[in-house]
Amino acid sequence: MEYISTRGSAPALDFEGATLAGLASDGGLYVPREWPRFSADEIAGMAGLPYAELAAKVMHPFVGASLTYERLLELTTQAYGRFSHKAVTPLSQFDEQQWLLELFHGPTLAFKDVALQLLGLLFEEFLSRSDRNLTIVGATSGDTGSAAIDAVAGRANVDIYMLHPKGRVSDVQRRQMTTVLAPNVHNLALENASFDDAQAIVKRMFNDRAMTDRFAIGAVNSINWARLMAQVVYYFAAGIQLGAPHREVAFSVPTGNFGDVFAGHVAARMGLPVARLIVATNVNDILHRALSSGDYSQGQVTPTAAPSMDIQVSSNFERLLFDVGGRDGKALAAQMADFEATRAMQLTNAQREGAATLFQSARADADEMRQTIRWAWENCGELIDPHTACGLFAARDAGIDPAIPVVTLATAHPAKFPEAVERATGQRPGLPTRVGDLFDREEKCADLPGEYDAVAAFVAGHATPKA
Ligand SMILES: Cc1ncc(COP(=O)(O)O)c(C=O)c1O
Ligand SMILES: N[C@@H](CCOP(=O)(O)O)C(=O)O
Repeated sequence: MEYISTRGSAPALDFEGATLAGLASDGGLYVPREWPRFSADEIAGMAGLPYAELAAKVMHPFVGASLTYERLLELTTQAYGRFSHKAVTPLSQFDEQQWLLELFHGPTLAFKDVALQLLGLLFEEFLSRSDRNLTIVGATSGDTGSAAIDAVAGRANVDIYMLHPKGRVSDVQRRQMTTVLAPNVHNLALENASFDDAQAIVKRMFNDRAMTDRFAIGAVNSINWARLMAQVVYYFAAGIQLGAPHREVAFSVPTGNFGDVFAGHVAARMGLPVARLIVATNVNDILHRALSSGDYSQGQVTPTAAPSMDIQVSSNFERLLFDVGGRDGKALAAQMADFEATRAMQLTNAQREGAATLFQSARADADEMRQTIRWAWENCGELIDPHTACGLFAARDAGIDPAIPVVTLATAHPAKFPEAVERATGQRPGLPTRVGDLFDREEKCADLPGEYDAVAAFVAGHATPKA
């Protein structure tokens, strides 16, 4: 399988190359040159497989010659062996139509573990082939950071520099990052910055020759194709359990950087019968505005009870615009350059119409999130986190044919956001016992101004030059 850039001028790479590169050298994102497709019989044949085996089957067409099927299966078995639920991503039922896909049974209690546990192993595998090293630079609004750190802490040949907006992640999220004291882990808290600022710094570093000539910069954010590839699997897992390929299924996805819901789009491209993908945002609603009116313009970030989705520049939306807008890299490069200059963009008719065939969107404000958390507790006895609440709010209001099951992706464990959950329900969710001592652990983190030069100087002063 070959990977091409959404901006049309970076060299095409194989899976190993795209995984290690992260962002394409023209500033675009790697996507497969074409979508592999499973027949209905092949999808039916996946029913009942253990998660690790399903994962290897769904992902192997993307991996191609970079790993044999047998080796990929060894890696998925190792990655998903660390999850606390046998099903890895179990489904639970709210009512006749509404389902919850629990994606928080990994080591750091959010959906990010599903991809990052595997990505850590892929890095190790590929780097060991030629004794190279990798300097990972990532941005987090709270969950990617801890999942990536857990996946690479203590591993040979990898250093990680994780940027988060100071004071804008929950205490649990911060401590899950800063209490990992392995020498290859560096947490950087950016002062007066949003996640968008942190993400912009990361992307700039990939295009800074002074840095890329000295260091092999790698990505753990969902700009890295391998992240999304691993997230495609749970759409198949849920869809098949609910009757695919013989029955359509809709998904409601709490959305920020558009990675998770783009993985649903990929599942549909691969043949899973996806009726609708519901993009659920909080009041940081650039994606809701883009999908409902074509207006993709960056607003101010408003801090919310769902901080991981406090995002106003949504990296993976570029992948959708590329895929539904005619796959014209040169035209998209010009459109993105214009957005980067003006912070505003109008979707073309082709992009709007292409997206509308599968996507719809909704936004939840603070009251709607709170009421949905309360509804889930009072009616179903489930404590859900504020991100999941955005998804469930949108799912219940989506107007999907009652014969079609609607699956809300539960993206984080409620104990990551105990105050918000307690305010809504009176119940304070406790941390699972394996992370129960989080508040007794020592923290290590450097505070930096939220500026590119300060971050680049820190990385340059600590990272190992390319081998
Ligand atoms: C808990 C949680 N839910 C939802 C999201 C949104 O996912 P995505 O950025 O893939 O749209 C994130 C992070 O972005 C998250 O951490
Ligand atoms: N919500 C994310 C933001 C980064 O998104 P990513 O999926 O691109 O890594 C986080 O928790 O950090």
